[in-house]
Amino acid sequence: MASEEKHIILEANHLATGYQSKRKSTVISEHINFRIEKGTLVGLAGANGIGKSTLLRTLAGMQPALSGTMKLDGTYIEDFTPLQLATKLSIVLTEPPASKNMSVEEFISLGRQPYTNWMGSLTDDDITAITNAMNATDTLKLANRRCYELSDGQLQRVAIARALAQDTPLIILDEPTTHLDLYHRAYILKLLKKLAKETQKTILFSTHEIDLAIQLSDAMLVMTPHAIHFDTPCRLIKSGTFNTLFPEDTIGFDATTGRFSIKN
Ligand SMILES: Nc1ncnc2c1ncn2[C@@H]1O[C@H](COP(=O)(O)OP(=O)(O)OP(=O)(O)O)[C@@H](O)[C@H]1O
Repeated sequence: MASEEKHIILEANHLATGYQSKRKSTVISEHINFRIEKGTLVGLAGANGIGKSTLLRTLAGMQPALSGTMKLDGTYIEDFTPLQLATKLSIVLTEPPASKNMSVEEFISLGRQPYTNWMGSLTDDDITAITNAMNATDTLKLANRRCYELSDGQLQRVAIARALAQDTPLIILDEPTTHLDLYHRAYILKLLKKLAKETQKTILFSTHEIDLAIQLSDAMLVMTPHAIHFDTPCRLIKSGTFNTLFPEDTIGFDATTGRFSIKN
């Protein structure tokens, strides 16, 4: 692997995402190209229905790409067994955990599944990973609570802890700030930024908090009706990309403040 390649955790080349049935295939997004570096926080933005979740599910190997290639840590994603993939990539979806009856600690421990034996017994390494994940997300004090007792903000921290316990170089989160108030949206995104920096994990998250993502992300993937752009927030602002996100008669982007505003 060339030395430049070693810094890349996730790469897409001429990727097309969408849905295939027996009779037809529907392309949602195409011409997707990017190279995401290790240890970075990457925000994925775009209007409702543009294809953010479809892209994240494709990158996570949960649905097949229609064409093109994806490499995770230098290996084509389809070449991983499911177990190998679970040691490289963890995903936090918007749905609440299936078993909300579990205690917080039990739920976070599920992150260790790729490493535990068939009996699911935890080793000292597993317990250390779980404790570290709970410390990093300030969820230790919730350890014995049932998941159904948690607020949306607490549940989101617990879901992030489960992904951290999985100890993968890439964590993907689909809209981690949904249902949260402004303080908790900023709190979660700042937490993701801190985790990317301190753990050298790459964190890719989709969001409608574009203002916050611009402030915190090292790079952004921006899906517009015409193209998908990947660059630093600064360069995306300069190139006018954020002005093409929404119909321009309704919402405008002010490059000097880095914020959107409603047009009269
Ligand atoms: N299982 C499916 N089969 C066929 N089409 C689907 C399926 N799931 C989603 N779509 C379509 O794919 C398109 C993109 O949806 P997707 O959920 O990826 O968008 P999104 O950008 O995440 O939207 P939002 O911001 O509203 O969550 C939409 O037109 C949607 O109707």
